[in-house]
Amino acid sequence: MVKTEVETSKGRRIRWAWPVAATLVAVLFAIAFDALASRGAPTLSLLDSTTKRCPCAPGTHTQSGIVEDCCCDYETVDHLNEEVLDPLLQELVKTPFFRYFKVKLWCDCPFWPDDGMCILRDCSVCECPEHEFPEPLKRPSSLGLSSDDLVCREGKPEAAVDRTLDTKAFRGWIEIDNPWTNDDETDNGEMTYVNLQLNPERYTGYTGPSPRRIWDAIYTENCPKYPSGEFCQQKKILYKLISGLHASISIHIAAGYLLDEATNLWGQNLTLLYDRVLRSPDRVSNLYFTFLFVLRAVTKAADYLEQAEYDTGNPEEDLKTQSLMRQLLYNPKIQAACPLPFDEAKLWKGQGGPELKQQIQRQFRNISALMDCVGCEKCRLWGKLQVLGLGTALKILFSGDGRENLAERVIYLPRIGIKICLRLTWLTNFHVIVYQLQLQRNEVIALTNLLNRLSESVKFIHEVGPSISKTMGGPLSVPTSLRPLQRLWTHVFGQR
Ligand SMILES: Cc1cc2nc3c(=O)[nH]c(=O)nc-3n(C[C@H](O)[C@H](O)[C@H](O)COP(=O)(O)OP(=O)(O)OC[C@H]3O[C@@H](n4cnc5c(N)ncnc54)[C@H](O)[C@@H]3O)c2cc1C
Repeated sequence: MVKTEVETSKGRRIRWAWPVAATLVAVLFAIAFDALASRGAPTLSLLDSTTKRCPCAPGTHTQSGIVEDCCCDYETVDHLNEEVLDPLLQELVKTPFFRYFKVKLWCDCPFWPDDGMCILRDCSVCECPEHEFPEPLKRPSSLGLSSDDLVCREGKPEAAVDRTLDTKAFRGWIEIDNPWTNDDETDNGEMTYVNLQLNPERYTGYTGPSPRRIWDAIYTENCPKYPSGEFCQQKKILYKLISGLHASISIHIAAGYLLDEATNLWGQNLTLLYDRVLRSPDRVSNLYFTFLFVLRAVTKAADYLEQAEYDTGNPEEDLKTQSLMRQLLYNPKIQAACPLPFDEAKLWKGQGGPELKQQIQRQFRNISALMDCVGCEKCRLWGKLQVLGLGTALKILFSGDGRENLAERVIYLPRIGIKICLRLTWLTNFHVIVYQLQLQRNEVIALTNLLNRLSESVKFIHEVGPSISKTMGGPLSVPTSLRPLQRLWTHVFGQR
């Protein structure tokens, strides 16, 4: 995030008079420009803080009505996913730009000795041969900005606003570390490129104490379940995001399960699906929450993602990628039926808000570091990708250092892609803080692939969930080892 701040206080009023006046003029100019740029363009007016905010009903865990803490109902999400999101995302993730992911696979667990428990061949990742990987992605990201643009310009008010207000939301791929994640994303030396299409997320045989220890460490130390009756949305957010991601991972294991190792028979394990996800309605609810949260992040970054360079050296494919992206970002059906999937503007308000956000950021970084302890390579690949995707969504939605929450006025200029926060305190302090979104190529790849994973999970639950729940007879425990039942389901529903 580029952050600039212009501040005046009583003692410095005269010295800052010109910069402040210039800043105000620039802000007014930006608003006018944004308004002009928006005319006739398909903007997401919901992004502007002046528009009507989400009613956000308390929501339910029963898969009907409004998804808890979100602004869309289950039926609408299922419908939009089936009609728009799933078809588009399925195509998008197959394009050369989105199918290669840069990842550090060989990492030491910072918390305990590596105790890899993976027993299957399917556990290991198939890395890309050098010749397969598109040339433009091998080059370091073009630095559209000088390094000076990336640091806080506090103390340099004269340069601030002019240099930040730019008609382009996207100014070249940058190498910048994501503050929400643990890996140093700019450390290319240890990274390898992986073709995600060759490494599907599915059952790998990674079970037992190793994954249990990781999930335990995540839930007990880094995002404990909130007490029932907790109303503070921001205190619940991290648990719900992780639980939703966990549910999605379990759904992919159930959807691509090795039913018979001897004959290499793959199919669906619907007993496992019921056991790990369906019988706990809050996990299903958390999956929908995470899906809407990530969808909101993608639509909020619409201008940036629309203008981004999807260059892999294959013009035909790259144009297709750009076109699919536009269809996703400005889809009229989504804008009409679910214009604000999640309302982040309501969070971190009031006393303690900024501190809570910092605490959650620390916890999320710990969760990200725990991915280095995943003892199965393929699980680690998808774990890292999805945690980076979530970290990117968090970065998009909760950009800044928290001080914007104290602002009296937050103006988001969707066509320009910047956020301006104005604060006037007792007429003695005047702050204008300008933020502009900056994303790494790898963050965009992770974000989009995560959205696709969640979309697949929602689709699968919607398709098979109701009939399984009915057959399994409500929230009762069904042993996972019920092989004959598994086979019966596989025969009835077929293989995926
Ligand atoms: C990052 C990561 C990625 C993984 N990827 C894969 C993969 O691609 N393929 C594969 O085969 N295995 C993968 N695994 C392992 C898999 O997630 C399970 O840990 C494993 O199958 C053992 O399952 P389990 O029955 O012990 O329950 P687990 O899924 O390990 O759950 C552990 C405990 O967490 C709680 N819990 C479960 N689900 C939720 C939820 N949604 N919300 C809140 N609490 C919950 C329950 O109390 C449960 O007992 C991964 C593990 C990790 C940590």
